[in-house]
Amino acid sequence: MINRVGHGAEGRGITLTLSPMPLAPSPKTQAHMQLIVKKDPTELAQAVADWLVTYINDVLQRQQRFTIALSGGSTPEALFKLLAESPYREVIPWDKLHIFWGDERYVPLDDDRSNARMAYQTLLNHVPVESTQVFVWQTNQDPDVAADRYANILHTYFDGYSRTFDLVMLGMGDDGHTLSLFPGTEVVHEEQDWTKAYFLESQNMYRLTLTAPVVNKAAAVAFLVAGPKKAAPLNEVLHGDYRPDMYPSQVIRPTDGELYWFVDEAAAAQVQPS
Ligand SMILES: O=C(O)[C@H](O)[C@@H](O)[C@H](O)[C@H](O)COP(=O)(O)O
Repeated sequence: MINRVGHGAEGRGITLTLSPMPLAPSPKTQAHMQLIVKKDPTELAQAVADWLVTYINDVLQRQQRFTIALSGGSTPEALFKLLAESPYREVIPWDKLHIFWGDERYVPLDDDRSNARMAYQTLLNHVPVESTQVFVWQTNQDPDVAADRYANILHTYFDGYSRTFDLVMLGMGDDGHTLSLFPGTEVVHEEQDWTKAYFLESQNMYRLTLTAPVVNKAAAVAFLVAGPKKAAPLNEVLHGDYRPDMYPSQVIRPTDGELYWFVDEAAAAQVQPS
């Protein structure tokens, strides 16, 4: 549960205390896994925004930069719009953020299906983030070249460190996929490369994606999942047998980072107590 203390009368900004709901992790789940359930998508976005402000500013007490990989899909839109508005806009040190994406559809940047386009429209066009610190997957060159170049950027950021991103934000499809790790695809089991490009038959398009190795080295991973269609796969991912070919989100198991599942009540409706 996140207690939102609210912001001071002089508009100091939001002060928060995060009192995570203790969830006794079953053998299959992470020792550091926390499930936070909020009533609906609006309260969910608010809770994640509050948590993000605290987490970002906490990390920046200890280091000069904050690296974040944004998720694609539609769920994050409400959150991105919230972060672009007051008071969040004012309390996030945008100049210290280095922004990546967890995956991308291989479409032009101005295509409605582009994850980067959605993030720019709802957030990045409205906040003072340094453009030199925003790394869009290049979808105007050979997909494999684009994936290799993205991996090179990641290695310049993270080689020599024990961890990669400070935060990876993820969504989950109603088939249990995350990033562009779809059921039955080889990329789900990638153990070496940090990025992959491949042709996704079911969507008749190339996908560019981070892989489990780079995500599982993150300091924190936060899933944001909402809606009744996610209820059955969410319970399978959290408490079902380990079957990543069917439920690729199960490969996201941070080595020693924190794993958060921010979900609304509709998505949590079938989650069995562990
Ligand atoms: O490019 C993508 O589609 C995303 O990276 C994908 O992994 C997304 O997070 C899930 O499909 C959930 O999407 P929704 O939020 O739209 O349900």
